Amino acid sequence: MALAGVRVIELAGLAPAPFCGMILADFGARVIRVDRTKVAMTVDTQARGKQSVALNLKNPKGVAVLKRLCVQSDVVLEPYRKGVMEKMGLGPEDLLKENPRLIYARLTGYGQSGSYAKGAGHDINYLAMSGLLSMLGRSSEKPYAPLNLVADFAGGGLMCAFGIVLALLERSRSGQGQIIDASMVEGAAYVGSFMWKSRSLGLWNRPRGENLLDSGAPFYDTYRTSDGKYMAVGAIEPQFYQQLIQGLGLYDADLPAQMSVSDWPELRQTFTRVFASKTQEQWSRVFDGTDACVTPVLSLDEVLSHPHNQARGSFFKDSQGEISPRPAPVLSRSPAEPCHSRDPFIGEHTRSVLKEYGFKQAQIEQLLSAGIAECNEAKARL
Ligand SMILES: C[C@H](CCC[C@H](C)C(=O)SCCNC(=O)CCNC(=O)[C@H](O)C(C)(C)COP(=O)(O)OP(=O)(O)OC[C@H]1O[C@@H](n2cnc3c(N)ncnc32)[C@H](O)[C@@H]1OP(=O)(O)O)[C@H]1CC[C@H]2[C@@H]3[C@H](O)C[C@@H]4C[C@H](O)CC[C@]4(C)[C@H]3C[C@H](O)[C@]12C
Repeated sequence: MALAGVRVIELAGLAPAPFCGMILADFGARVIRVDRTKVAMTVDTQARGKQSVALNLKNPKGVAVLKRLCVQSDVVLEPYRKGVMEKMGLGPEDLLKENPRLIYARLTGYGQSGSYAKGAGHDINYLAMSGLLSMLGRSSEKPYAPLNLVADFAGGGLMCAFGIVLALLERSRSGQGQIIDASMVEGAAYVGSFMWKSRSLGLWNRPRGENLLDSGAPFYDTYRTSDGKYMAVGAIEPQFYQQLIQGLGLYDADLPAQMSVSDWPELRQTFTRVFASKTQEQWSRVFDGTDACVTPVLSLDEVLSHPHNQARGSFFKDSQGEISPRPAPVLSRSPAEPCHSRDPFIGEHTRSVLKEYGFKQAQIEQLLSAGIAECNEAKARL
């Protein structure tokens, strides 16, 4: 796999850093998540392929263990508020001094500088600060965050993984590590570069929800079918729009022009009425194999059995029967091989990892009996 041999220490976080670690693990990195001790259950649902070491970082000896893990690794990924790592003596200066090849990835909401740097926040706040949230939502309605996809995952976890891969690539030339300041505000904004750079085309001149691609246009929207499901329509170009009209059994001559914005409400009413006359399956049969750009809106459970996804193996079931997307993109020679077994229990690998990182058996037992480290191998065997 592409990242085979790369060792990552991931400090347990909420959602973006776990996703970043999972991407790295899927593509072959060895990812060791450092969890808190005395925690019954992990909230990391993005733990595929990771190992877990439980350490009490409120104890200086726990911090020393973590330091030893970091200086023998390629990447450390930290998801804390600005200043937390420095307070523990694990700031980039300290760690890079001991391991100049270390890639020190800091995944935060607002970045390491600026007046918001130390503030708490979540996806919706970062999305708001990126400017993008102001553009999301239906006409005459308030801004609407599309789950926590844009800032946490696209602008956060994924961008941070991209930064880590870039830094690894650069290190192969320079031999040096570096610090990655991954701000979710900036990551989200960067993912949304198109919104700024396409303003010159007039794409966003109208209020929120009344433009071509923000559900303003009737040919770029979703429609309810007679069985209560939905179809997605993205027939922008005239030649594809023609196929949409044809599939719906409508006649161009009876309809206003596609790009007549003032007629969009009337056109939407027509499409709504027609789509409500057949089931999702019936509409899929009409549009499959055409270029009308019309697809069923599938649920998370339905994706696995759709023939197209099935043919590509786009989703898979792990050993627990849980459906997940296959890691993307697909590399021809060294594709990702996602782990199919269950996620680690907190501290499941404490003993084995510490041993591997050069701790003597007696040292490990001391750390465990003092509660500085915790091992849950037994739970894993049950
Ligand atoms: C699924 C839910 C997650 C939703 C994601 C949400 C929408 C997001 O947007 S995530 C993005 C959040 N932002 C960031 O990550 C930006 C960077 N980080 C931060 O800004 C901050 O970390 C923070 C604001 C996120 C949190 O601040 P906080 O003050 O708590 O922490 P920090 O200042 O960073 O300091 C960390 C301190 O911790 C100490 N530490 C760290 N490691 C250790 C260790 N190993 N040992 C000891 N101490 C350690 C460190 O030293 C710092 O200490 P100091 O403060 O003293 O310096 C899920 C969100 C909530 C979940 C639910 C909830 O947990 C309740 C249930 C729990 C149950 O188990 C499962 C069900 C739950 C309902 C659970 C369900 C889901 O998982 C959630 C809903």
